Amino acid sequence: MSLTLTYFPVRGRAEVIRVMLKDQGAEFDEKVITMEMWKESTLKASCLFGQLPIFEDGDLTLYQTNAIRRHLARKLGLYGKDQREAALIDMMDEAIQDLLNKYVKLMFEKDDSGKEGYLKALPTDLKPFEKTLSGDKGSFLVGDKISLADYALVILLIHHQVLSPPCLHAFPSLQSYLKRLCARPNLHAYFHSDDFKNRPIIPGKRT
Ligand SMILES: N[C@@H](CCC(=O)N[C@@H](CS)C(=O)NCC(=O)O)C(=O)O
Repeated sequence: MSLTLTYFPVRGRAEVIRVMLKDQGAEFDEKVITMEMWKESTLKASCLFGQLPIFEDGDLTLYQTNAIRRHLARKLGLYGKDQREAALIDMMDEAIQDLLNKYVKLMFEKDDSGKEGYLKALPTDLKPFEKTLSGDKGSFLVGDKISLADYALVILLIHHQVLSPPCLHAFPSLQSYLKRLCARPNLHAYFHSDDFKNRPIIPGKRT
């Protein structure tokens, strides 16, 4: 089955899709669209909601990052072992999306004036994840297998460590979780690749 991801040459919203596919060892093609291409071509007009990413799975064309993520999770078995786990994965994922939305808003601010307030509030935002992963509850957010939500949290934590390297110091469970997941062979290889390292988080911004 041929898989194709079309997106800008940044991590952005599509990074979590790349991470899922890489970790699962799924072959996929990437079509990279520069801003110039986006502005000059008819691609925007052809996109259902006028935005990227586009994900093609054979003859299925999907827009909307979270719809793409859920499609891949169902297809690749990353949505828990039963309905109960799927519900818990959705719950964790919604909380991750809340933090992601705050983070994206900060990234698109014109100056750094919001960063201090953001970092002050961050421990409160991270605490529920630390609590979920603490004790002997296992290696993943839900159940005993990696899920949709874990990929979203891993990439969000990596981006937060770029924003503020010490931000996880008070969160031992999150730290060991991140270390463990980043050591998965396919993720380790991907996170050390030039492909990942050279891709800015958003246009013109690495921090
Ligand atoms: N809800 C959509 C939002 C997509 C979105 O905001 N895409 C941005 C890039 S991250 C885009 O295509 N920007 C160019 C434009 O709107 O012209 C999703 O999650 O896929």
